[in-house]
Amino acid sequence: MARVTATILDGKSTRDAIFSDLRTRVAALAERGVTPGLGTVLVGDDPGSHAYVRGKHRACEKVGITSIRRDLPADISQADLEAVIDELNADPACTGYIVQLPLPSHLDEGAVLERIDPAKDADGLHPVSLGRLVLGETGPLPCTPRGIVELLRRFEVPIAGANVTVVGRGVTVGRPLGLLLTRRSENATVTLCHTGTKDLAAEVSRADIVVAAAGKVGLITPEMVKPGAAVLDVGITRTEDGLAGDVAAGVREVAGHLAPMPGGVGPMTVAMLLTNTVEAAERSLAA
Ligand SMILES: Nc1nc2c(c(=O)[nH]1)N[C@@H](CN(C=O)c1ccc(C(=O)N[C@@H](CCC(=O)O)C(=O)O)cc1)CN2
Repeated sequence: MARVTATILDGKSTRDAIFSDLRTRVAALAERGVTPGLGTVLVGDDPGSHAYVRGKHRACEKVGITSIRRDLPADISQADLEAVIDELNADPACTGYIVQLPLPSHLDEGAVLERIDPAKDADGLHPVSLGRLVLGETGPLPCTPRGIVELLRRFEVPIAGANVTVVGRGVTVGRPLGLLLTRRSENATVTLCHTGTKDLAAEVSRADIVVAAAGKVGLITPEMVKPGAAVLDVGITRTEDGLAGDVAAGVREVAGHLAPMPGGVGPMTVAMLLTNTVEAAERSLAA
């Protein structure tokens, strides 16, 4: 008998469809004299961070967004980095920007994020943006959580009423995803697991949707997953054998839907960054 495998939540084709829509919106903005400009601030030589930033600039080119790049040395001081942030805050060509994370450990990440002008926060990670998310107000949403919700919606995976187990409480994925999924518009019930969770397998096994964002290779095994559940792999670990996700290979045979790594949630992160950038420009016109 043929084995049944999960429907793939294809982030690449979904990203391409979103880019196509954004191209039209950017052209409409241009007709009204507005050109969105996305800036990136990259500190140090981490090859992964460099690759992500390159990907963001390539994406801007595809969609027609102007991009601005600030690559800075790994040993930059907090004061010099904050001076670059102040420059971007003042630059009218830069309508939104991001600081690529993680920053080298000698830098105060929280202070850097807080210094970004909230009106230019393309990543939705400024405390004001996160506060708006808590309050249910309009504003930029963190890109990976927004990409996860968008991917589920486009593949018609039911979210309302679903039990969602999120594994990982990081500030870019797990925590804001919990807030996003519990808004009235999503209406999911969320369990947020972390290193203090007593019985991870039990929390995963009762979930209709599992989001693995712990950065631990193969953490989610087939035995843990409820047959037919949607599983989204957000973990990326660089190993000697290449990139590895948090979800073990055999999960594909148990899950109903799978967002694999690579090719699932990652491409959606960039699509949502550009969406945030275009939406901010549209909001500025409306205002
Ligand atoms: N300021 C931010 N920093 C970081 C974020 C973020 O949203 N804002 N998220 C991640 C990195 N990231 C974007 O910045 C990102 C991660 C992964 C992907 C991606 O497309 N991954 C590929 C596979 C990985 C690869 O090929 O190297 C995939 O899943 O198919 C894009 C963006 C941390 N930092």
